[in-house]
Amino acid sequence: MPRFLWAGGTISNRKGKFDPGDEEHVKHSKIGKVWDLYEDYEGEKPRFSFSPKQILEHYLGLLENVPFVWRMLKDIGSIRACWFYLGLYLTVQFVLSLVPAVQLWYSGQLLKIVETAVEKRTVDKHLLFQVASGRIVSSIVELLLNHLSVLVSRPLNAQIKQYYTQHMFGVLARMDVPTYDDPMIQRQLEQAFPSSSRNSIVWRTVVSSTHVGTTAVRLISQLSVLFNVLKNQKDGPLFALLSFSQPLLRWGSDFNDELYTRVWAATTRNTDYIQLSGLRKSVGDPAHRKEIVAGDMWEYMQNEYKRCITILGEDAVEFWDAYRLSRQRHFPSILTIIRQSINELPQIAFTLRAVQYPASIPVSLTSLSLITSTVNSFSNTLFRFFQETGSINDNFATVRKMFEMIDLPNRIPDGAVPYPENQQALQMGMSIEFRSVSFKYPESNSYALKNVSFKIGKGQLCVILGENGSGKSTILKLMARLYDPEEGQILVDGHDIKTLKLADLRRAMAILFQDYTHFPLSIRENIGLGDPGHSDDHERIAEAATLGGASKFIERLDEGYDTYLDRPVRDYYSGLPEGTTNIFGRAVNFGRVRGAGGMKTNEATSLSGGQMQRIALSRTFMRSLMSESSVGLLLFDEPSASLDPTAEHDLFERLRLLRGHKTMIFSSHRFGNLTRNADMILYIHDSAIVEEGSHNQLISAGGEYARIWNLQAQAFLG
Ligand SMILES: Nc1ncnc2c1ncn2[C@@H]1O[C@H](COP(=O)(O)OP(=O)(O)OP(=O)(O)O)[C@@H](O)[C@H]1O
Repeated sequence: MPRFLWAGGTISNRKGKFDPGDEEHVKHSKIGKVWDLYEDYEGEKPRFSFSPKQILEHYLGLLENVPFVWRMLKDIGSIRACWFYLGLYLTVQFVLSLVPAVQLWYSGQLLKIVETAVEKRTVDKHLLFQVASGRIVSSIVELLLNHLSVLVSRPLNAQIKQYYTQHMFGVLARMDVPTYDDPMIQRQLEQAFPSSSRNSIVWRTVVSSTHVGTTAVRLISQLSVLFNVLKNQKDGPLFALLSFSQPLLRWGSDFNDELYTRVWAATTRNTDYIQLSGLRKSVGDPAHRKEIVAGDMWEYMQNEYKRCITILGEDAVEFWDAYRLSRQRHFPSILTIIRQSINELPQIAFTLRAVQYPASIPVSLTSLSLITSTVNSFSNTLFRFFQETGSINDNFATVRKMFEMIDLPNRIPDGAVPYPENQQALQMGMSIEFRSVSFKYPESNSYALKNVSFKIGKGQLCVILGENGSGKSTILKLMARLYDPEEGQILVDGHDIKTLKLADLRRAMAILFQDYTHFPLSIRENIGLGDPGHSDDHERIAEAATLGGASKFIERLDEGYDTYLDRPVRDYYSGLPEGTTNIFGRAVNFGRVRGAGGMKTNEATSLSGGQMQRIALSRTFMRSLMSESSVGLLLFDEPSASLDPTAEHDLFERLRLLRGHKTMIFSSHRFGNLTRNADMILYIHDSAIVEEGSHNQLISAGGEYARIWNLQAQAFLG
């Protein structure tokens, strides 16, 4: 079965599994040329009426999320001064929701004045004045309360946002590799913490739940006032009934239209659209720029882009745009036509009534206008109410997802045993043993390691040799417990690695990854992060940089250790393009403003691959080569890949001094100085260890190691 991408948006809370390949319960429709929409349904959905089951499900879904919302409210309560603002905000919203009913009550009084005027031919001026001023005062109060509501929401929103931003940062920062890499978790993260929302989801939930509450108060208060005003009117109830049927019908049809009440998934298999998106990404991502330029790829890319756009036409749009477009194309349904006709019924009833009783015209006219205006406001309120509950369901579900993320345990469980038992023992290094270890990466079906066993003694130097993809890095990753093997056992100083406290274990080792990264932070922090406990100790950082062979070029940089390798914040420029002239003929030159603001023309500092690697090495040394270092194991994944021969020689010389004090494990493809000096070489082929021993032992064994060694020696001599 193909794997489907969720197109974001809504996830229903319905229980049970949704399988887009299941044709019996899943309706497939095409949205434009590109998108395939799969909707979960049970039997054919009735066309012109709305299903009570669907609505019930909608509200039950809402209830399921209530405990999470309660937790959110408790969280808000724990933020300083938030209860006060929240209380004020809710009170203001509550009073505001009563205003329309008050205004309606005044309109009812006006109706009474008209009635009396028709009957007695006199107007009670005092009452008229009171009613008019009452209406004016209520409008002013409404205006002021709305303003107060904005004033209160600002600090409330800011505090809530700050609180949860910190929370979310913590959630992301502590996630381990298998958890973070899981595509399902990535998707949930995207939905729970959308990157581009001005207001936090929590604030949106507070606002929408308040709206739902106040809208209910508003509807009930308006209806009861209207009932009181019209109960003595002859045609009042009839007009009211006719008028109210309209918004109710509208609700029914609108409710049914939306995707948010269903479980659905959307995907595309359109190769042109997929290629188009790929081209767009390639051109947009600076990482590909060098290759695009050097390979002279632009013309091909442009032509392909044009070809895809031409074929796709108006369908070259993202899912939500395509969906909206397809809704607009729909012919109005019969329900819409009936609804439109019902809209006119009150007028018809009024006309018929007027023909029968001409004397009642003024009263009927006034009550008609009262009913119409109330119905309009009622209809809007009702419509908003159902829109709000739709979005509140989404918001509640997002709040739930957020808390599920916050509570998500890491896939690699922590151990309980402190390590090392005594710090002194670490000065001799750590022993590592693999016992019949087999491992597959989480999304993979094939073994990255198969039944691997070996033992490395304290203070030994071990080299793992093998071709690309043979499993060398995987061994190092398992030692750091980035992943856990599914079969076999790994022992550190005789303890099962899973029983040791993770933080202790990782503190006792330093790793240089092959695909080391650079953080978009200063060079100082890039090195200092190797030992976060000492990241503000400049002397230590400078010493690590010297050991990593990086200090010389860092000192030559304009900003030295404060240089940002990749600036995480961009500078902003006005819209006028540099080098052109403005309408008054003045040349547009950003040099002056840039100079005054200390901005650079180039936002990133380019270092060579080797220099980057020296910074990564310095980060490893930050922890491992210090005199009072608490590290017993050094893991190097291809440490000399981009180092020049002198740097490589220096590095190995420094490491040689550590022999007997630290256990060192290297992964490498190269046969040479390092392998000749190793206490043990593990030759790995196709996920399994095929040869094991020192250089001399492997040469005399005459196996694969000896064959390649001799080949290399011949090439060197020849
Ligand atoms: N994150 C991952 N998810 C799935 N498979 C992976 C992952 N990382 C590595 N693999 C696979 O596991 C196998 C072993 O990879 P590993 O990185 O350990 O090889 P290596 O010997 O270090 O290779 P190289 O010399 O190229 O660095 C390879 O087949 C690789 O495709």
